[in-house]
Amino acid sequence: MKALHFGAGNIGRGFIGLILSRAGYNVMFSDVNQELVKALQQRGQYTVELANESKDTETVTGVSAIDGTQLETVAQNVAEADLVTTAVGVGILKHIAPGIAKGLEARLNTGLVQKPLHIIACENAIGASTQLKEHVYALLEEPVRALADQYVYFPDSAVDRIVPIQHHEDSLHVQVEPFYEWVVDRSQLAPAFLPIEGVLYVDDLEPYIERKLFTVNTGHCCAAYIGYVNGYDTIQKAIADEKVKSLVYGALQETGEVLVKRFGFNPEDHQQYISKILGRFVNPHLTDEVTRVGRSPLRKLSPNDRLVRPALQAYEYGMETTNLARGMAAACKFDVSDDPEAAELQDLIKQKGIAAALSHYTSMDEQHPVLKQAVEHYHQM
Ligand SMILES: NC(=O)c1ccc[n+]([C@@H]2O[C@H](COP(=O)([O-])OP(=O)(O)OC[C@H]3O[C@@H](n4cnc5c(N)ncnc54)[C@H](O)[C@@H]3O)[C@@H](O)[C@H]2O)c1
Ligand SMILES: O=P(O)(O)OC[C@@H](O)[C@@H](O)[C@H](O)[C@H](O)CO
Repeated sequence: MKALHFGAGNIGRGFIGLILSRAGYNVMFSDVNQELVKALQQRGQYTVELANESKDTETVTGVSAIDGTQLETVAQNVAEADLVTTAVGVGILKHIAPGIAKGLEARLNTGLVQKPLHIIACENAIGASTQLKEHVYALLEEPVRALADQYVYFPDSAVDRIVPIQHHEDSLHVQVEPFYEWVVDRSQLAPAFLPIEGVLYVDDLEPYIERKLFTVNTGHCCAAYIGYVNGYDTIQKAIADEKVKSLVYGALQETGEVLVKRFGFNPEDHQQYISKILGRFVNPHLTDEVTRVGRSPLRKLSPNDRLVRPALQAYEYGMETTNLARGMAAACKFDVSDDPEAAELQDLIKQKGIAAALSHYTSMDEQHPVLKQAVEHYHQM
């Protein structure tokens, strides 16, 4: 069985590639980073090390790579694949859509490969596979789209494993936290789908993706932004500061109340979930930079993402939002010049002021009480 995986980065190698390989797939990575592609082609394997006391290490074999800039090659690999997965960043999905669309055309028009194909986007976003489907479908002619409706499936998924930026002599080696969870929406699969070992299939993904995004990722970005404002360069150092930790904890109480109300989670179980997540953030064997965790602040401030969506839900329910608003304010202080989204945010704040900039990126009205709360925190920071 052959899996084509877009993105040979941290999650691609450290999580998805590893799980697929263990499940019996030969993994072909597609990436635009030529050094990574060359190294994978030459060596055909790489190592994954767990961030634990004993540094347990596993070698992932039977892998290779293609140059993701070569549309024809990408399309040919899509046409031949038994499974397609991605971990490129949700904003990159539109850039890989042309290769997937061309590959589907080849696959479906020839009539040779009319067996079902699953395309699973493993990105931190609600409905990422569905978003990818929209990008791909926009490029398909109607007859191919009709065939894709029959033979191609885009199940949404939630992926959880902390994989920091890697700094090793071996460019393919990747260190990951021991914990992982890959959840896929069963209701969006082909009837005869062969389950991938290591994946949890659920009938309703919404509680899983929202609990993950609005606990792990909300807590993480609050730690990154508030940590950055307080001069820390890693999540581990930021959370070691009790003041930062209690603000992160506060934000997770706010999202927690919303999640418990929306999905009927047991409140005590949810508190345990929060404690477990905070424990993962402080794993002493990991060094996770705040610039990675806070990366792309415009995405993180967007209406459906980890700060604004739970804050607006909390507001609608009449619940507390002050710590989430503080997270938004701290995101606006994230002045990291080599992050293009941070640079754009800083430019707009300079040009139009904090309230207009926040309103622009969050889609909240300047008079919205949550936005006003965030502006107040911003001025106090
Ligand atoms: N790192 C984590 O802890 C983690 C955990 C869960 C989910 N995620 C999600 O996984 C995704 C990837 O994150 P990451 O940390 O692995 O990032 P990363 O930057 O390490 O990896 C992304 C890879 O995609 C490649 N890429 C960019 N454009 C491409 C294209 N057009 N075609 C093919 N490859 C392309 C990049 O060269 C890079 O190797 C993101 O959506 C992220 O939110 C990350
Ligand atoms: O990948 P992002 O930019 O959406 O978020 C940064 C981190 O919070 C994220 O990568 C986590 O490490 C990961 O989601 C843990 O499962």
